[in-house]
Amino acid sequence: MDTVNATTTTDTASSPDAASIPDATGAGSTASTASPASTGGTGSTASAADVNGSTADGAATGDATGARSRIDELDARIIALVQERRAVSAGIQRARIEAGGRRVHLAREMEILDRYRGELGRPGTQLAMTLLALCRGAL
Ligand SMILES: O=C(O)C(=O)C[C@]1(C(=O)O)C=C[C@@H](O)C=C1
Repeated sequence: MDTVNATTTTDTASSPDAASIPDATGAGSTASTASPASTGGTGSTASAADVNGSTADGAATGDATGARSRIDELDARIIALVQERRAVSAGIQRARIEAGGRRVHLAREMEILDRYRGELGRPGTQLAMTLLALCRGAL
């Protein structure tokens, strides 16, 4: 119960825990939607007991099982959306190349990076770069 300590100041990006995850949107981010109690917008009932429901070796206890099933469902949808995005992107790229243009449209990519950063903070930029690499290949 005391493992979630609001005074935790360690800023290690490599080992996010329940206390550090809301701050992961970047330095000075004012992301106001990160309240743990409000993140289950589609009916999720994840509670402190859920997110802390693991043993020292990382095995889930009963309380976390439902929330993890929900995460698995969300991940499956995210993956499907990435695949759909890649197919749409491929169509745009193909048309541009057939019209004599280039595969990459840098100005458009800047818009996408800005959007992800605006919504998700600095890690959003990394996510957008990964998405673009998946959709148009490495630069
Ligand atoms: O929007 C475009 O023009 C695209 O080609 C799509 C897309 C993307 O996946 O978002 C892919 C490559 C471009 O460099 C920019 C954006």
